[in-house]
Amino acid sequence: MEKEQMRKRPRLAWDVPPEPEAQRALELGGEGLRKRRASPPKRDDDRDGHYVFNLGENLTPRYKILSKMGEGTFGRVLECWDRQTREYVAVKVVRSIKKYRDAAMIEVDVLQRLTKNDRGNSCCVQFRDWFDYRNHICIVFEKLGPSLFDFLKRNKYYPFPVDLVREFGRQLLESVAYMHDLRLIHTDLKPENILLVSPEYVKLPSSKRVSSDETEFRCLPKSSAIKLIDFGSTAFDNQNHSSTVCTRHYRAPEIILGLGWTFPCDLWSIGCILVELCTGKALFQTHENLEHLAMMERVLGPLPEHMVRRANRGAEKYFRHGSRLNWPEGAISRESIRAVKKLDSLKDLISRRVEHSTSSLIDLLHGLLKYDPTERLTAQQALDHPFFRNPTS
Ligand SMILES: Nc1ncnc2c1ncn2[C@@H]1O[C@H](COP(=O)(O)OP(=O)(O)OP(=O)(O)O)[C@@H](O)[C@H]1O
Repeated sequence: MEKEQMRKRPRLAWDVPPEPEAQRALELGGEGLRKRRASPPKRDDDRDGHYVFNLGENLTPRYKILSKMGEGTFGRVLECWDRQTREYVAVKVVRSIKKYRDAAMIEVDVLQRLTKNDRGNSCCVQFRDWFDYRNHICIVFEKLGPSLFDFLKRNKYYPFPVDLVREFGRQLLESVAYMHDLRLIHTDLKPENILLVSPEYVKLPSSKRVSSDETEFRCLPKSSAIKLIDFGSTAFDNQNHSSTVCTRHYRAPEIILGLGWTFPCDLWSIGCILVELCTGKALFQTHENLEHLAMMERVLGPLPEHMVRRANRGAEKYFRHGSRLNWPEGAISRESIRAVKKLDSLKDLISRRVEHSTSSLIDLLHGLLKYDPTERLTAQQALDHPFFRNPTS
């Protein structure tokens, strides 16, 4: 219903001549204004359907393109100057391909639902506007800083201190609790989709020394404020769900086993993300289902029999004699066996990396990484966990 209403919104005609008032200004000698507000010449999209632009050009008379901030499957995100509100914004310019345009309209629906219910504290990126320009859906957001993944990468994958992970975890859970209350499932939670609000950071000498006269530095964000982005894969609880969702490393076992999925799949992803922020490395660094399940068993113990028994036809082949994982027999290479063997139990993984609050963090992670989605912590239960409630525990 909401989606219908969205689509009925009239298409805005950005390439038409200026309005009468602006036209009059032009006639009175506003050549500079005309040039400043003019649309660039029409060009073909590139072969992937991306909008072709030059920096400094206009995207509608309102937005001036300043830089490219990111790129994803759906399109490119451009930093723009909003002449109307006089602020910097991030505009996602979606590829002009039907499936991406359709997905973008679902993202707009989700963003409208999130905005309508937001009391200003949801930790989801603020949505400003959307429009259709030269066959590209454009979605305007507040401008944010780098993603947690970008930050980790630039910091040579140096882990975040546990107190910062706690602040990130709390905000992430709050935004997901808010989405779940609205019956929305994000389905693509990962460090790339969590952005720091501010790009500012401080540089501190790290405990590691490169050589006696050379000190290594690590960076820490000045502020712990984060926001969640990318609602392009968000699912409505009451709609049909596609069988596979989530980026591989953050995908829950019920998805791999073909058991169907709902809200708890987001909590599994959060468990994986928190481990990654504490260790600097993706917990399940894999591209293949059997290896992924073997890694899970190495870190978290055996999969429960009742889940394995219900595995769908596609996943049955990963098991022998009913419930035992076909591992290492089914491994595709020695490297794969080695990669699994290298992993530690969750307890050891965290104890080796985290300086304090270790036991409450491990307990929280065990709750988020419960195999059985019906036993997994909900976002609200996780927020009530001692790791957040009682930071000194
Ligand atoms: N509000 C914002 N402020 C600053 N940068 C942003 C903002 N939104 C997105 N970005 C940047 O653009 C990148 C792509 O954005 P987004 O994830 O929304 O696109 P996508 O095409 O849906 O990606 P995916 O392929 O993950 O689905 C992000 O990783 C981030 O670097």
